[in-house]
Amino acid sequence: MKPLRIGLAGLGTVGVGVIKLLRAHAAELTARGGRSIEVVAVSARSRTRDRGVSLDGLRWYDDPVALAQDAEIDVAVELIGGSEGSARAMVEAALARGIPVVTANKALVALHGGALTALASKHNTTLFYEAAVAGGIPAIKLVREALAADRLESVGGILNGTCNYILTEMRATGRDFADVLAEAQAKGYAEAEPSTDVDGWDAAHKLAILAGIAFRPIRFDSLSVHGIRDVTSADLRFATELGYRIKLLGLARQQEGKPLEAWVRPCMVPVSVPVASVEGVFNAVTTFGPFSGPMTISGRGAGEGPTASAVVADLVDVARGASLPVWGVADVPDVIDCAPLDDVESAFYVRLDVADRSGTMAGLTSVLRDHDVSVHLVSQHEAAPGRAHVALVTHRVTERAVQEAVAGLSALPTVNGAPLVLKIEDSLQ
Ligand SMILES: NC(=O)C1=CN([C@@H]2O[C@H](COP(=O)(O)OP(=O)(O)OC[C@H]3O[C@@H](n4cnc5c(N)ncnc54)[C@H](OP(=O)(O)O)[C@@H]3O)[C@@H](O)[C@H]2O)C=CC1
Ligand SMILES: N[C@@H](CCO)C(=O)O
Repeated sequence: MKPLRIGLAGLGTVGVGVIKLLRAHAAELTARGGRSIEVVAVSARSRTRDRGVSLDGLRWYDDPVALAQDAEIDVAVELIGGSEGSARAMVEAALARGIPVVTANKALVALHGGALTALASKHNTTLFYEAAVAGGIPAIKLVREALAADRLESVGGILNGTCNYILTEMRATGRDFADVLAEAQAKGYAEAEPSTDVDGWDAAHKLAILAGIAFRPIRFDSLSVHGIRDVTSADLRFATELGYRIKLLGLARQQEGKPLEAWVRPCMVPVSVPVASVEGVFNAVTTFGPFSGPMTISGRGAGEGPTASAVVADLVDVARGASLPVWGVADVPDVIDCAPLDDVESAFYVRLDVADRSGTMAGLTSVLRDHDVSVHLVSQHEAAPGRAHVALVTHRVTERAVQEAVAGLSALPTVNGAPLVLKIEDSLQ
């Protein structure tokens, strides 16, 4: 068999990892793919940067679109990043000429996956993106192939390692968000501009991709997205006391006859469920289907090695000649909106900073009574002289009811600052 010739755009963390892995495991990959897999052409911004791997003998392109049009490549690998610009133009150029594309670009697939898949289908080729969700964890293969027989009711999990690391450190050390974020930035676990991670957008990209495979493509803007900036060390202490862990979860759920619900938000999860014990930079993907039951896989969601492993696994599929349509042989369904969450019922955790004097609790409970929000548990700790943190766990209520009650609580003169509301996600197994 002729070698599978790769045009590789992006020679950063993942791109260099792919070159190293292809060289380190060349013999096994040839055996598994049935042909050798060789990088023949590359593109990046700087031609002179030392990347720690030899680029001798590889054709160089300043323009990734020109790389995608190189007649001597069989597959284009896009490891540039970003939902627009060069990355998108390169992927479109490769698919339009009918060659497969492998990408790790979650922003691109989350925002344009439906259109790119349709383009691939039109030109009788395939877009592969295993590395775009949870790095080294085979999340896409799990949902698209291993669970292809089931009609999943939920899919999601811990989809951002930076947030999981920060929450894990906050719990272990009692330090606050800003302090742990600064340390994570110094260690290189968090970006200098952390918003994509800590405000939930990276997890939302991954969730949109998973939901698209498990259910059907969703309009990214219809996702409800909240990050972890408002979670304090006091919340992590309350969680431990009440038998929970706080995790940034991204979850999509569609039960029989109900609309698709999908969100990213910090949640309280019971300590007994598998995702509760996934700590540090690790990610976890959890599914539930009526036939397959509950399933959770965890591992490294980022980094040179794990992400390169997922990219190269896609290249082995290409070498084997796999085409892997997601929704059917040809037609890509239209994008749908996720349902509003107002009527979704759950138990909630509400944490307030209050004046620690008589009558405060009576004021809180009268507001909850007026909004028909029933309390399941209450806990209180001194926050500062004359001030207390109060944690309430509600019985199941709608999102609308709890948000309206919390607006009423915020207006009380005894309540300082904004209360924090966390969903108690007790449906995972
Ligand atoms: N890092 C990780 O752990 C993970 C990354 N991903 C995804 O993988 C992709 C790559 O990430 P990562 O390797 O970390 O990114 P890096 O920032 O490390 O590397 C990006 C590369 O793209 C090149 N590049 C940027 N703009 C252009 C352009 N216009 N034309 C040609 N090349 C360009 C850069 O060139 P130069 O080096 O010359 O500046 C660089 O080599 C992203 O989509 C990311 O979301 C997914 C999972 C995990
Ligand atoms: N920034 C991501 C890794 C890339 O997907 C994370 O923290 O998980």
